[in-house]
Amino acid sequence: MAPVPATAVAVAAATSTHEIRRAQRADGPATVLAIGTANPETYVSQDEYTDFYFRITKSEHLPELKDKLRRICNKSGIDKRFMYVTEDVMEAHPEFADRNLLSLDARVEIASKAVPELAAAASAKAIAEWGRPATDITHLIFSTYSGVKAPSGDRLLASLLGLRPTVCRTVLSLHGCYGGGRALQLAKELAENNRGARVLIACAESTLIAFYGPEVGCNDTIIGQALFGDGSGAVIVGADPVNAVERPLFEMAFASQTTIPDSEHAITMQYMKGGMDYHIANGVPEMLAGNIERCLVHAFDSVGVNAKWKDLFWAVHPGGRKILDLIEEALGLDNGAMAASRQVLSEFGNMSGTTVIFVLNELRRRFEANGAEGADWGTLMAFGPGVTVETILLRVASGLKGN
Ligand SMILES: CC(C)(COP(=O)(O)OP(=O)(O)OC[C@H]1O[C@@H](n2cnc3c(N)ncnc32)[C@H](O)[C@@H]1OP(=O)(O)O)[C@@H](O)C(=O)NCCC(=O)NCCSC(=O)CC(=O)O
Repeated sequence: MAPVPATAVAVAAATSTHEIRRAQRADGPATVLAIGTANPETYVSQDEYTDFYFRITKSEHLPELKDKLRRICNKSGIDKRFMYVTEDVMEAHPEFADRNLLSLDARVEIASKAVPELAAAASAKAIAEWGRPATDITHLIFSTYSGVKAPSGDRLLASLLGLRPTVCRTVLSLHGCYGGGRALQLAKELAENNRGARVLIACAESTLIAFYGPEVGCNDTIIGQALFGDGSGAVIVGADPVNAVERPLFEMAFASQTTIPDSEHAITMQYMKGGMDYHIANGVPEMLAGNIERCLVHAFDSVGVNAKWKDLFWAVHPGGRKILDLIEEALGLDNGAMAASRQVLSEFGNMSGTTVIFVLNELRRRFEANGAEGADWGTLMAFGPGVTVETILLRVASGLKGN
């Protein structure tokens, strides 16, 4: 080991740990500096999905379930969904149609490559927009429930992107639809506590891991088949943006997580021999609508801001059309308040934790197209198993105001 220079010893002795810590922290708030999204090449229109699904799972002998899926698809507010699962995939893996057959190994084998590759496509777009080299990324947070394996997909993702070997990697798993919110909150902590840190978060999910045929008595399969799609969203977060190089989009002023009491059975996910099993209880939209306001009050009280809900911009996870309807109603919002969430739901479906990043990107696109001069505070909210609510207070930053 190289000897420590005498001057370094002297400086260390004269500086308190508190001073060292203060110098390590960023000055400003964590800020969204770039966003990228990606989807698989193939998509199915929602109008055609019911026929497609019953054909490729060879389930035409279950006409009542087929009618039910069609009814839900018609009310879903979804136009199309991108999916890795195609007729070819099902021909190669007919066992995926029956969740009572062993198929987890094959699913994990496919997902552990396909999902990081999708994440790499979204991340590459975020890095290109950011304008700095990939090797300037200091931290990577990868959120997925689509590949239970070690080394995890973050390892492959880091090498696909050419990140530096000292990049600090963290994997979030099985957070379901709140993975994007959790990753953003963690990125905020990292960026604000490590001066100069640049955190890449990548969320990616594929329905491949939980795709199986309909089964009498299992309504969860039908509801899931009506809602979920594949996608990846990536965000670069850092504090104290470098002038003329980095473009601040949204400042993150506060972040919190709330667990709704007595709700642990409402949304569940579990790996089984035949893929990932999930359950979505009937009352989830009502449960969220009944709890959302206290999460918002707590967040805005924490920063001392007296917000009026109708003045905010909204990036809410579109878990289903009814969730958006009931939240709008509970908060007394106009029908257009969740337009970005509805647009993403329509174009991509529910892509689990990834979806909220698409919504943030859609909001950014709307501010760029229509101007953001009047906009100030907004809220990002994501929900998932727990039932967990992630709340992040956002402010439109100078990069969207043309400064
Ligand atoms: C599915 C819907 C679009 C249907 O629209 P409407 O409710 O207006 O229509 P509707 O009342 O006529 O219901 C149509 C059919 O859907 C069925 N249905 C509704 N919710 C269901 C559920 N959770 N499980 C099983 N079936 C369900 C009804 O019983 C009905 O069946 P029938 O026609 O036979 O009477 C909506 O209910 C919705 O958006 N629900 C929210 C879905 C949700 O909870 N998403 C969160 C996913 S989890 C998530 O995002 C987080 C995570 O995964 O981590």
